[in-house]
Amino acid sequence: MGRMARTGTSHKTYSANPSDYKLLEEVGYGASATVYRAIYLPFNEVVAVKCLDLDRCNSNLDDIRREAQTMSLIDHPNVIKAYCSFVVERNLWVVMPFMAEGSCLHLMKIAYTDGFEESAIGSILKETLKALEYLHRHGHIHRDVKAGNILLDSNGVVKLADFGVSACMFDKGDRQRSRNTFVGTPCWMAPEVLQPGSGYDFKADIWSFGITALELAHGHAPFSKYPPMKVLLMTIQNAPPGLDYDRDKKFSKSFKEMVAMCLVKDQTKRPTAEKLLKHSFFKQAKPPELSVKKLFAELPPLWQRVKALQLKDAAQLALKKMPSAEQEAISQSEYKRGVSAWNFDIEDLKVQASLVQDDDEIQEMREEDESMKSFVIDKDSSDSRSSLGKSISTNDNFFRGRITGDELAQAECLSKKGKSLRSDSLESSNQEKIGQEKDISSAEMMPSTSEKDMVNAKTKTQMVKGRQTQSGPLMPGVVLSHSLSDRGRSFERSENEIQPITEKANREVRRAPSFSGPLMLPNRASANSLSAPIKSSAGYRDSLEEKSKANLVQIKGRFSVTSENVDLVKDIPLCAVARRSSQGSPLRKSASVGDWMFDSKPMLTTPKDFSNSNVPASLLMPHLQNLFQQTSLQQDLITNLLNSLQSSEIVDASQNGKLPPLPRGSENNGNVDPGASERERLLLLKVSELQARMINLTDELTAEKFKYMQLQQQLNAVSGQEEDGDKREGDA
Ligand SMILES: Nc1ncnc2c1ncn2[C@@H]1O[C@H](COP(=O)(O)OP(=O)(O)OP(=O)(O)O)[C@@H](O)[C@H]1O
Repeated sequence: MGRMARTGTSHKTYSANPSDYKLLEEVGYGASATVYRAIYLPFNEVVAVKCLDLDRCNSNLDDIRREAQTMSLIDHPNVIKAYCSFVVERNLWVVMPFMAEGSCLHLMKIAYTDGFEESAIGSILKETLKALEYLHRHGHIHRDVKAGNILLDSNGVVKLADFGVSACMFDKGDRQRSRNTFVGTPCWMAPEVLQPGSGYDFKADIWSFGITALELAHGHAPFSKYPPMKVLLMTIQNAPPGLDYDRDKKFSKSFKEMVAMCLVKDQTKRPTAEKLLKHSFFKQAKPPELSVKKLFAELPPLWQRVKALQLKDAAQLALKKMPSAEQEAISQSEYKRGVSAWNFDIEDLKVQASLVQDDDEIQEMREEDESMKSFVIDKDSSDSRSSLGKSISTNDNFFRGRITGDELAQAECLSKKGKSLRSDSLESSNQEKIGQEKDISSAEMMPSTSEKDMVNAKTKTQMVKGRQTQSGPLMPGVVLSHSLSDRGRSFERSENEIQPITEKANREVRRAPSFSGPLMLPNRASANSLSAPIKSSAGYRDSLEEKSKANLVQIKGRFSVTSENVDLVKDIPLCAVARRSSQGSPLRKSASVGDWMFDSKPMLTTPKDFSNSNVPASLLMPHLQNLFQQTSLQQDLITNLLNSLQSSEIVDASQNGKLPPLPRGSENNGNVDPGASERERLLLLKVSELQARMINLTDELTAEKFKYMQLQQQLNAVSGQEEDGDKREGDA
């Protein structure tokens, strides 16, 4: 790639040795390149070095080489030529004449935000058109005509830049519809370039030239503030932009006419560059030394302007809050860069374009889209986020369709906050609450079967997770989470089911296997079958099997018989075991205290059952002793648990006479104190009520937050409309 190059006029050659170039200030940047003022040391001459990042450049090295060669062969006073080009690490350096006043775009941004006066425009456009005429005559399409690529030097000389090198970003000729993804705003693009399937030729440059004329006249290209897809549709569907006969009174009729000739949708009706040069507007154009040079007479050097622009952009961004600032940055950046790539994935564009609607439709679409987004976020997000996603929909359907991207971002933020708050306060109950929220919302809003299915699917997942949590260590938090989870399930079961919360909680408490997790009391667990997980869910049994495979002998109900107590069991005749199994072990349900009450009865009848059998009492005794021991242990455990649940609120409640006194575990001699069960039920009820209150408060808080965000969005919409109104006036 690297080579010596001769300039067209002075026959000077420039080396391909990077150390011969001293890079000075940055004077510009584009989509894939940064341009520096530099000194070519052998000649002590100021040059521009464009450092093109090859990693950001979509073409292969051969294409780049070819384009660079073409660029070096160019020899026209209005086209920037490359002195030479060479690869430095992962960059292509292109050495060019330094254009001391930079691009027209920079100049407008720094000092002529409303555009140039007509005489300057005429001169600039005429020089540019000469460049185009030259390129077209030589069979080249520039494809990137815009103010940002029209460079000025201190004498007012105008040169069209970015031919060739920027073309490395897209394929040439027939391959112009390349694989690359579209980047940038299509403000300067001709309709035929944007329209899938239709070919384009050098007349596309004439359209861009017309857009550039408007850009120089107004300080910005038409539609430049719109999102790319909107611009695309407007270019294809709307009447071509132009100079308004009323609003643009300061411009001559010939200027308006010339622009109108360029901006004809039918490319065959556009004039060639050669013909356009003969237009009266150009015939009367002044030499650039007269009209252009004065534009920058009092301005600081280019690099200071560029620096000032960068600072200004940064300050603007800092002032504006995200994500609107982000959008602005993108918009500005796209505007600066303009059409940087005419190669884009046309299918992708087609899809995107088909999603864009007219202004009126856009609001509607956005509404639908955003309401779907809330669902999508829910769908795709993690559990905690989906909690919020559902909160959005849960907290009133009237929020649907009004939630913007901003709100969603905030919503996610809220979600995270909410999550941490909840996790702080609830710990393991978090997931169960999520499950419940989902169920509530799935009951409240089910726009479609598929959505419902998805929600149901999620609910199931959630329930599975909930179960896993329930089977964790037996802690008060688990109790909380469990009752919530079950409440959620009750919503899932019947969305119209309305029951007094106490009744429901009561029922759920009965159902609740809240004490069925592995009992985390090592001194006891290791000594008896309580060490085995008591829950019978398949998933849990899997883990049980994993853990206790080594010494597992038999599973009876919820109890596994391990090798630790196998000796006690092996002596029991098989018929007895089979019989107990067929009826269900008396210990099967004993893990749940509520159920344990009921199961204690059949257990008490056990001696009678056994007495009717032919099993010798001596064989049964060890087994019965073991069972008795287990039962006693369970009772002790339950007593301990109840004690641990004796939080201040419960104490209060107890003092108010609502709760029966705690049973004294070992004093019961193995008999279950009915008061304990009653007390547990009341405790759980109390916990459920507290949880319900907390959920309501959380929902209210979320609703308030979203109301606030909605108001913010309306405020933004109003200010956006005002801005659009101004913009339309400007464009008109
Ligand atoms: N020879 C030069 N002399 C002075 N400034 C230059 C020169 N070439 C480019 N610039 C400045 O650098 C900016 C970026 O250059 P250029 O457009 O070639 O980069 P790019 O990455 O190809 O950008 P894009 O593809 O977005 O147009 C120009 O807008 C211009 O302001």
